[in-house]
Amino acid sequence: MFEEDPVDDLPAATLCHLVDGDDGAAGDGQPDGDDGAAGDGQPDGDDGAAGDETLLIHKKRGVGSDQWVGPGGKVEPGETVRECVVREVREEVGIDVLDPEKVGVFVYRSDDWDAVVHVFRATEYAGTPEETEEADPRWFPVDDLPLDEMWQTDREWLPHVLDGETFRGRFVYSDAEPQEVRIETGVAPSL
Ligand SMILES: Nc1nc2c([nH]c(=O)n2[C@H]2C[C@H](O)[C@@H](COP(=O)(O)OP(=O)(O)OP(=O)(O)O)O2)c(=O)[nH]1
Repeated sequence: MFEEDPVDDLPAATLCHLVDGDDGAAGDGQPDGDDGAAGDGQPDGDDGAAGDETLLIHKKRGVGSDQWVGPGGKVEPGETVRECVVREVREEVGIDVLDPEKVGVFVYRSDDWDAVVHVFRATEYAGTPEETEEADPRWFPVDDLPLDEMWQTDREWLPHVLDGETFRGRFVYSDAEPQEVRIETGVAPSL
């Protein structure tokens, strides 16, 4: 999958996909149920009515700005990818993810930015997501994602990640359009 890429020389970055079920397992000990209003930082679960929800951010700046994405960012020198994803989620939405598990990895190449992106899934967190200078967080039902306002290739792999599957991918963009899209699911993410 990555034979053509000098992966050791590419910058590393992370993404976190937090899934909150309606079993009351996730969260910070606060009740999840609320008035159902979107965008209040609380998932709607645990009243039995809603299914799983996932936390996305409307990114205000940087790579992928103005789209809905998982929180994340570039790995800093001396940092592991796991440390990076925990730090980035804290910086971008003010919560601590407690159980990030690496479920995917992809090589991303474009006209102005190349990276190896490590994708994590988490179900446990502490705190309440809040808007920051970088991001506006919102919970979405996993079966009602804002696909039209997401990276085209995220639309292909994110449903697998939300389903608990693993994946590897390679995506080449030019002029913001995918030129090459390769995805393997059910494989160890490695790298
Ligand atoms: N959702 C999604 N995110 C991607 C793709 N490709 C890609 O590099 N990214 C993400 C991975 C990182 O989270 C992010 C890296 O850029 P960033 O600008 O957010 O980095 P940062 O938070 O460290 O920001 P900064 O301090 O450098 O401004 O871009 C992609 O195909 N889909």
